[in-house]
Parts: sequence; C-alpha cells; structure tokens
Amino acid sequence: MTFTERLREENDATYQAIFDHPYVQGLKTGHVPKNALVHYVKQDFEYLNAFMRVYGLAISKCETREEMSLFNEQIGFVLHSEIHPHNNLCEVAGVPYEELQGYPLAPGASHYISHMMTTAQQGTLGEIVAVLLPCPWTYLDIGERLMKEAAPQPGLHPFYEWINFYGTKSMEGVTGKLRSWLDRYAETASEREKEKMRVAFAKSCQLELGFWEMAYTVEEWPVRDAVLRR
Ligand SMILES: Cc1ncc(C[n+]2csc(CCO)c2C)c(N)n1
Repeated sequence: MTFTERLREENDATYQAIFDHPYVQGLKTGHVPKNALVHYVKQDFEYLNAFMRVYGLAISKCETREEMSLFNEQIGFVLHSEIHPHNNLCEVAGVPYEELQGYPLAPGASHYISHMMTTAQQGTLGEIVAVLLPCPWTYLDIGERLMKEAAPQPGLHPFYEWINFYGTKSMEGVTGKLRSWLDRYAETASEREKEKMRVAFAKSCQLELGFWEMAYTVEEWPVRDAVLRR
C-alpha cells in the first residue's frame, strides 16, 4: 500500500462524513439555501487566496525547477479555473461574484487557513503537500460520486457546472500529481516526519468537513459587528 493510499484509508470516515453532509447532499439534489451559497463563496474566495499563498511558501522551499513548476502550475489553476465553480454558485444564488469578495474569515475558514499557514511556515515540503492534498482529493471524491449519483445534465441540474468541474479529469490530474509527490517525499522521510504528514493530512480532512458545516450554518463570530470588514 502506498503512503497516500494509507492516508485515504485512515481518513475514510471523514471522507464519508463530507459526502453525507447536508451541504454536499444539497449540491446533489439541487437544493442549497441561498444564504449558504453566498456564505460559501465569500469564504472560499478568501480560502483560495490563502491557498495560493501556501503554494508560494512551498515554492520558497523547493530545490528543483520541477517542484517549482508543479506549484506554479497550481497557482495558475486556482487563479484562472476555480472561478468557474464559484460562478455557478453565484448564478444560482443570483448574486454577482464581485459582491462576495473581501469579507472577513469566519471561524471555520480561519481555523483551516491557520492550519495550512502554520504547516507551510514550519514544515517540510512533504508536510506542505500533505496539508494541501485533502483540498483537491475530497473535492474529487465529491465530484466523482455526484457525477454517478446525480448524473447531472447541462441546463437541467442547477449545479451541473460545479459537479462537472470537480468530478472530471482536471481534478484527477491535480490530485494524482500531489499524491505522487507526497508518495515520493514519504519514501525518504523519517518516521517522525511521516507522522507529521499524517496529522497534517487528517486535520485538513476534518477542516474540509468543518468548512462545509461553516457554510451550511452561515457561521459568524459570536459578536459579529466587532469583526470589521477589510
Ligand atoms: C474549502 C475548499 N476546499 C477545496 C477546494 C477545491 N480546491 C481549492 S484549490 C484547488 C486546487 C488545488 O491545487 C482545489 C481543488 C475549495 N475550493 N475549497
């Protein structure tokens, strides 16, 4: 069993809980409350900014052009392609994308980003890939299962674009590349480093679940007005 196969197996219950989450089930049936769509896009816009910064920190630790190229490619993908699924959710919510940018992070999103940033600042490249991998991998899992179970048709299913984006080749490509790099890093990592990779990966899986919950419950800080909009 490869290192990443083991990670997938160890976190199977979390993957399943993500798929069963009412937000994801709503994407399947085509019914997600408007305020949950809006909150998700606001938070995810900021999450993607943080994700690119983490790739930037990863580049600062690369020793080869091949590694630099992998992370550089991914920054381009987030910048230019991840806007499509966001646009789909905005269209269903009936709110322009531009209105959902620049909001403060809600607790769940903040927690996830802090976990990624801390790992990026303190960890090895292997730990950084481990912290990032659940992001494409849990979305690929959701996308593939929704493609099968909802079999969405263009023009008929409101979330066709979203499901199609995450359930097809490009997500498989990103996930496969990050997995093969992580498997490679694990081959030469010490037991202690591998343990850190396992913890980083497991926490990110849990925080992915937390992100859906944050969006579904429209989670805010306890004293809302005390957190200023940037
Ligand atoms: C909370 C959250 N988790 C995962 C994704 C999906 N995603 C974000 S960046 C990226 C590309 C990785 O290089 C992918 C697949 C998301 N949008 N929001």
